[in-house]
Amino acid sequence: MFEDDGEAINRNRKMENGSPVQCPNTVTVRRNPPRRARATPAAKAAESNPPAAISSFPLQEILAMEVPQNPKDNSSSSSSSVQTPLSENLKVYLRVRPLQLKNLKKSRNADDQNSRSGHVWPQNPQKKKVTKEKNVKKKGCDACVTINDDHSVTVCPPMTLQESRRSKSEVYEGFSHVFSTESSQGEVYGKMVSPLVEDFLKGKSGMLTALGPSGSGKTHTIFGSPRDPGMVPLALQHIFRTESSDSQPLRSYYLSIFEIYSEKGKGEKMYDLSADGGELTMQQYTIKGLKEVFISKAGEAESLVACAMTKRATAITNANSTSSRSQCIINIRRVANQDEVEDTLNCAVLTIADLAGAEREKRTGNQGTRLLEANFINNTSMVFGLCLRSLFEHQRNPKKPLQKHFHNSLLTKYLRDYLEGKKRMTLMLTVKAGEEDYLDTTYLLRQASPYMKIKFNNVVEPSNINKRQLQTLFTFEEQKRTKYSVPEACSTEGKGHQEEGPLPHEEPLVKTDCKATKPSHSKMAERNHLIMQNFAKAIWQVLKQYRDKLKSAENENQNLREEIKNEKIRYFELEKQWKNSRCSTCSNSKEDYAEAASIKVVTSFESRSGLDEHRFNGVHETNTNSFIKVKESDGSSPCEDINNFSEPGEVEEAHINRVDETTPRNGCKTVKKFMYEEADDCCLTKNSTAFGTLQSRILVKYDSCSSVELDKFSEQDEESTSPESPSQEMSFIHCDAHECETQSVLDTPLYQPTSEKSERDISALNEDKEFLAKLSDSRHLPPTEDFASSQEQKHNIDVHCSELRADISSKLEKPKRRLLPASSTLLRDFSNMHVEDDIEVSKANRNGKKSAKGEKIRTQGNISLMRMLKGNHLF
Ligand SMILES: Nc1ncnc2c1ncn2[C@@H]1O[C@H](COP(=O)(O)OP(=O)(O)OP(=O)(O)O)[C@@H](O)[C@H]1O
Repeated sequence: MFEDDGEAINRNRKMENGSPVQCPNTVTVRRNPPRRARATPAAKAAESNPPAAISSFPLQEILAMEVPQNPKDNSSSSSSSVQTPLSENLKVYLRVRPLQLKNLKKSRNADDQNSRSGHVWPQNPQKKKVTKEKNVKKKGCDACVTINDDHSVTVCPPMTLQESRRSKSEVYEGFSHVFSTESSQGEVYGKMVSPLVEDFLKGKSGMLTALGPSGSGKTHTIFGSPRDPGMVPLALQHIFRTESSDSQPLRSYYLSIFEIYSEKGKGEKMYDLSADGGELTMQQYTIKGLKEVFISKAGEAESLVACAMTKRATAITNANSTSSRSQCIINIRRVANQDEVEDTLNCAVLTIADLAGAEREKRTGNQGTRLLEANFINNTSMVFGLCLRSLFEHQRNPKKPLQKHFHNSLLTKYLRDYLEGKKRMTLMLTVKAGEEDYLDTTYLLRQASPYMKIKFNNVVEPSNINKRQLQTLFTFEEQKRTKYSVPEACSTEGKGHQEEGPLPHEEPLVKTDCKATKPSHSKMAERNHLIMQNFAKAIWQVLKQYRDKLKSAENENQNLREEIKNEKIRYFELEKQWKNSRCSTCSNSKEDYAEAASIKVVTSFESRSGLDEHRFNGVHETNTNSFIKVKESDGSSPCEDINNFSEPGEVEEAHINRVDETTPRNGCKTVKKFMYEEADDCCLTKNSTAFGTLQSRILVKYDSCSSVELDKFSEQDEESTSPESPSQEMSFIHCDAHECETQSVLDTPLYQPTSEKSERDISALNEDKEFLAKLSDSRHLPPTEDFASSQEQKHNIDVHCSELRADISSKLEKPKRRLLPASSTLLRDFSNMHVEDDIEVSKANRNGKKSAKGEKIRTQGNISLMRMLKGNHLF
């Protein structure tokens, strides 16, 4: 009994799952073994060259980007100031501290001795000469630093090091200016700080940093003393002197001062050194809670600084009786008033940093707390130097990334913009000229000499507002209100300040100053507009980068596609070669095909009784991915079975390649069944029309997997078949759906017999011939209703059978290596049935010629058969 469609589907599913079900009456036909899918070229490329990950959207960079200066401001500033170069080198000044008094006394004593000895007479002239040379050497070694000119110095090692030849004199040049020991504070200010202040007054930010070993005069230079004021007091005087010269004070100045200190090495802390200042915190490079004090007079500011210096951490060391233990930073911020329209965006900051000097343990004799402080000081100095060194190397070789050393200390975090070259900075190196300071001096000069080559390109001007400045600007108006209400101090940054009072726009401004009340939503809007404009530019740049990346990715994708295409072409060529090679070798050995996992063509004619059962499985070449099974149960007349094709075209649809062997079973009627392939994955069963004792079944089956099993005969079939009749089960057929190559059932031999099995194939073919002979004789059987209805087809098929027999005999004599599909053979045979002739005959009938009745019937059958073939797309 035939299995129903559900069973067939289940079977197909099982086969797809890799568990083919064996059917007793079928032979499993295995196609090519499943091959592991090769990695596509794209996958290979992806493995070999993983695409560069697209970096995330640099939001932080955009937020931190610098807003270009307003052209208005540029024009205004340029009109009022000297044009500054686009790029300028880091200015490095050197100040040599005078020798200490005891050293001076020593040298003076030596001179006195020499002079006194000069009065001794008589003297040995040779001895006098030697003494002179020694004195010269000694004199030279008292001051290890010799100033060559305004821009260079020579560092001479002390005698002990000279004699041991461990070091030589070194010349350091390229300084912006070298201040000798006699240089006064005013001179230093005039050459070093005054330009900075001038720029500051024009709205340009800048920073002055003092570097040098402990006791070298940094604090002295920066702050000075009441008698000898340093750079800060002089700068304040300069600023307010300039402001006072103007008819209308247009700007406001704020001063903030804080220190970074590590108490007992526990960690860096920031303290506000203003009057009521406390500990500060840093968030995202911004100091929170730092108070700015509005300053309107130089004296007021100087007193604030003096007060702050009293709060600064200092200690007595062997190197300095007033050694600074913290990094002190002073900010003087200049803010344009609202009436100064052109300078609206100007918000310059002058920063002066007095760093604690590096200390040598041997020199300072530090112990305990002092030693811990020294470690912090030295570490900060080292990080500061590393930042500048990294900036220098990055500028010299852009391929070298700019190392982010500034993360390693609070000081460098705060001065990040300066240490990354975004803001201008001026370095002041202070050294001591004593021979005992030779190591400290040479270390500093060696370290700082390359810094002179650091360039500041596109220096950020104060009008350029970045994220940090925006925070300050946001609180600017509030500071102004505070200024009028609390003139002494105001908080400038961050949350602390915002918590103290409402936002500027939340309440009316203080009434005391009309200018302060003007501010200015329009100006803020203008500022915001500029910021947004630059933000858009930054986004545009980022999008351009992404577009470039996308383009490159598309190109890569295109290349991979081409590779895939080439691979496919190569694959098809190889497949074609493989097919050809298989065709050529199929005649050699049947086992070869089995090993090649090709499709087996199995035909078995089985007797129902099993007494005369003979089963033969044949394997022949195939290039297809599917196969057709044909079950054939033949009754008394095989030819009737052929006529049982109830639907025209079924025979042609079954691309019968070969029936290897037929063996009728004893006592069973033969029922012919054809299982053939359709072009889809479904499993179809077509029952042909039964007539008489014969019954035909056509099972249309497509196997997408590697095996197909023969179907069982249904019980109904068994009942319909005669027990005496042999049952033939003929399986199976294979077709090539792609190449439309069909192989005739009787296209033989497929290969030269080289073994007993092959000979058995030949014998099977002979039996096929006999079977066809029976088919041809079947027309003599008494017709049934079905048979009568297909009378015309039977007649045609009879003719076809006879022609097939002749074809078989001819092909047996001339074995063909090329396999022809069954459908093509059938078509050829049908075309040989003179369809055109029939048409001509019908035409002739129109001309009055009579034709036989049988001829007329045959003509109609041929035409209908041709239509059937066309309808099944075999043409
Ligand atoms: N150019 C100078 N002329 C006269 N005295 C000076 C000069 N430079 C420094 N001194 C004196 O030297 C001493 C040490 O100077 P200063 O405290 O400025 O050193 P420093 O570099 O700040 O040391 P530290 O790093 O330990 O703080 C002070 O008493 C100061 O008066």
